[in-house]
Amino acid sequence: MNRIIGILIAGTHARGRRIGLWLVAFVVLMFGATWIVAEQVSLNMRVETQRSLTGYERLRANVLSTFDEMDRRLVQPACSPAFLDELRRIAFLPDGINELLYAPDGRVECSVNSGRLDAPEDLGEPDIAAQYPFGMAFWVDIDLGFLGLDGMVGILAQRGSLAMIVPPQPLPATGPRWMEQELIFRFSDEVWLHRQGEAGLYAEALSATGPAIASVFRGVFYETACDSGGIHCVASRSDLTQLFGLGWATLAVILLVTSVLAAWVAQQLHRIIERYWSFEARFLRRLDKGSVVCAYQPLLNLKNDLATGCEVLARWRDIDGTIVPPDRFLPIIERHGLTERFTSMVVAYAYADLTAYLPKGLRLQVNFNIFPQDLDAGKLVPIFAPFLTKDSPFDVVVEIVETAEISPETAQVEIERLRAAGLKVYIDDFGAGYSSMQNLAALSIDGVKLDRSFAMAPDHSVMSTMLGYAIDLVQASGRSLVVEGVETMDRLNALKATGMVNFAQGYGISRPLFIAPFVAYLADHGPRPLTRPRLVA
Ligand SMILES: Nc1nc2c(ncn2[C@@H]2O[C@@H]3COP(=O)(O)O[C@H]4[C@@H](O)[C@H](n5cnc6c(=O)[nH]c(N)nc65)O[C@@H]4COP(=O)(O)O[C@H]3[C@H]2O)c(=O)[nH]1
Repeated sequence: MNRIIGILIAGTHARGRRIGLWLVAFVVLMFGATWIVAEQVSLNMRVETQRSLTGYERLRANVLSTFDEMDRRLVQPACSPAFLDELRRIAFLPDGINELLYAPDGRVECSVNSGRLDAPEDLGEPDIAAQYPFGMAFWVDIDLGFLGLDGMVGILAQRGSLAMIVPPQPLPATGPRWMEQELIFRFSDEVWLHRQGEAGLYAEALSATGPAIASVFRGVFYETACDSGGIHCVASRSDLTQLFGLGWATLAVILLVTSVLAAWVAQQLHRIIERYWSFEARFLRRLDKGSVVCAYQPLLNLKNDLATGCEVLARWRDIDGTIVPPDRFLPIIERHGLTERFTSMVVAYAYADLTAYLPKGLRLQVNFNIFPQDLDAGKLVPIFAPFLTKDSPFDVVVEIVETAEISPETAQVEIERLRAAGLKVYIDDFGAGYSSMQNLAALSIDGVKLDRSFAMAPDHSVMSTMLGYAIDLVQASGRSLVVEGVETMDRLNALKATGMVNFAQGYGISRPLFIAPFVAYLADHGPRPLTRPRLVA
């Protein structure tokens, strides 16, 4: 899952993502187009198959109307000359049926063309017994020799005592060339007789069930239909090669249109994904869901060489578990006016961490960064309240950065109110940005943190030379001094040698650590926790 999310959010995978989306869109659209085409082919086949049956519907109607006519007109005694005369008149009707018989209980006694038979012809059991809705029984392919039609076979239909020879009805010769067909004469669901066309196709079609789209994967389309009597049925088959051969130009157009459409859909999807999975969207979506975590960078007290404090540095855990540094998300927080809420989260997280992990009896200075726009004791004091209780083992320092938007007068008022509430205030990144010597003197701050560019500067560079002057300057102001960005032991020793720096912070001492390694660090480099309660005077 993380892998998939990683692909979705990584900027480096944009090209692969586009291709993947195009493929998905292409397959889905192709599937949709195939589905529509398959339904269309099926529909056409259904229509054509039904069309093939129209002759049989007509035939059935003729047979039934002839039976009705016989029932109505035959009044003379059976097989009498007058009866045969009546029969002949009916045979002359223009319905194509002209061999009419009298055949009670399947025994033919007379017919239009043969007159009264010398002896009744017993036809035996019918192939299809008389059934609803037409009440007709059928003898299929019986030898018509007894009617003087030697060597001929035919279908005999019987209703009541009357019967007729059903004229053969071939499949239309002009069926579509992309379809093969079989005509069957159906006795029951399981038994039928091949009459014409591709033998075995009807059975094949019955076994091929499923939706039209399944036919595409099978490569063959089938369709069956029966006349309304369920006696004549036609099965049709068409395979993909036949269809493609017929419509290759259409296929090419479908492929082209689908490719272009897929590119457009992929583009839209990509936009949506980019919007939804953009860093900013992910960050805002997950901000409240425990995704903000804290790292603690030890502050080394140069007076006793012990780590007696830390700076709390916010981190954000991305959806794939990646830990993101603050320079990526702080601008988002500021842009969306979430500064106060974010500081609250960081403070609450750090308080829970530190109280849960720190050994009892250990006193710790905890430095927090605040946003300059939140420099308002009315907002900040409630946020830091958990750290400010009477028996709290923490000394909280808020580090503020000077900005053009805050006047020294406003800053001074707020700093005093923060200090009155028990917070210490340091100016952060002194020597960079808007910090000024005037403010150093005017503001009633507790300390100053030198911008890390001083300590990180290479030996003998202008900045490293200025480090000494900056230390002198802060020393002269009487403020506590923190030098951050200390990356080497030489620099650390040099700072110690000045005797003017209170705290040092930097990768040379320790990188920012999560709580468990931080507590382990303190166990090695921090003060011993007090084991006995302090006596209070
Ligand atoms: N190259 C180098 N870097 C060192 C060294 N020692 C410390 N650093 C880095 O310098 C930054 C020190 O914090 P900062 O100046 O307050 O600068 C912080 C601070 O201004 C801001 N920030 C971090 N957490 C918070 C927060 O919870 N609230 C607010 N408002 N700002 C925060 O983000 C800035 C960057 O924080 P990080 O990326 O954690 O970067 C940290 C730390 O990892 C070193 O020896 N070499």
